Amino acid sequence: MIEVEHLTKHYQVHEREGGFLASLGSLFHRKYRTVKAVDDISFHIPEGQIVGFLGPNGAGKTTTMKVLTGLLHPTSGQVKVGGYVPFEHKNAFKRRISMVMGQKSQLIWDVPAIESFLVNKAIYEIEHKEYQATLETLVELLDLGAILHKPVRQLSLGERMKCELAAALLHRPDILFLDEPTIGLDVHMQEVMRRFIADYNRSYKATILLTSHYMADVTALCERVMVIAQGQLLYDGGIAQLIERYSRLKRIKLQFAPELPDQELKQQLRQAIQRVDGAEIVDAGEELQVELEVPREQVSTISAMLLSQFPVVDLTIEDPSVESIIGQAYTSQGARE
Ligand SMILES: Nc1ncnc2c1ncn2[C@@H]1O[C@H](COP(=O)(O)OP(=O)(O)OP(=O)(O)O)[C@@H](O)[C@H]1O
Repeated sequence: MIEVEHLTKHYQVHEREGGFLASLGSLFHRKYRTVKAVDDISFHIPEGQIVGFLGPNGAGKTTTMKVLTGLLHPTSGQVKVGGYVPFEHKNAFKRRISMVMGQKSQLIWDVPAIESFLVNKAIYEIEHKEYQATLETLVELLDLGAILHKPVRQLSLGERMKCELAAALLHRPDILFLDEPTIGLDVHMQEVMRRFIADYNRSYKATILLTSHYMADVTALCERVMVIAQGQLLYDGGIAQLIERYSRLKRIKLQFAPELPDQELKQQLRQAIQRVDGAEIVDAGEELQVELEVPREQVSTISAMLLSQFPVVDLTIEDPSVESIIGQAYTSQGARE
């Protein structure tokens, strides 16, 4: 459904120099610098798959999405989406896709969302009956009844995002590019959006490429993730395998019985942990509680030592947060699948 081969996108950026004379000179002799926003990436996404596209700020995610939707022309490489070359801007292609950017609005600010919906109805030449049916479904699923007729500028962020999503889906695209669709939303509204995206994917067999800095979106929706940093694809595969590959550490959370004073107990614990390579105390702020990070392969030895030498009343072992694991993936080199 989405096929990307050796995609590269460079931007030419005008270098400004400081000082009046230098600025004047640069009017005549412009200096340019090349930003390699996307640097030779390849991937295929089959029909109906939801893929999480992850990476730090400036990694190249939005640029890739803009090339895939035809907003930007690639510097080199081949891209096909639903069988179309995006930058040829065929009408049939535009009817198949939609892009939602959490940071940008496609709704007209001063009028109610329903007016923007009618504009989209005209742009996409949606037949009246089909428009009514889709609108009814979207109003029900996203609970839009009370907000459709209010000017967009009066809506809360969550209400506006629901309208943005509805506007983007009126023509029932089967390929979606969602760039931070839940950004800034409260936890409840993030959950509403997530459930809706999952339903839409199921109902229309929609293929979805999603960027989000909220790991809960990714773990709830995506069977596959691609990690990009500095324009290069570092990882492409399952989320469980990503955790397996990059999480070298485990977290042990301990709660102790008040058999020893807190400070004395933590002092003894520090001495015991110092003897284990790669293990460290990451949080000892709470009374009689400590969190450790230890190398995966030493978890059972260290747990056994703690249970035999300290008055442990509770011990839990967890993976570090997905956020910190992905952070490790960003900084690791040569991790290409
Ligand atoms: N129009 C542009 N002109 C010049 N450079 C650009 C332009 N758009 C993006 N860039 C640069 O290209 C790189 C990739 O940017 P891009 O917006 O694709 O990253 P991103 O992964 O979407 O980041 P974020 O998570 O912050 O949205 C960055 O270095 C950015 O500064």
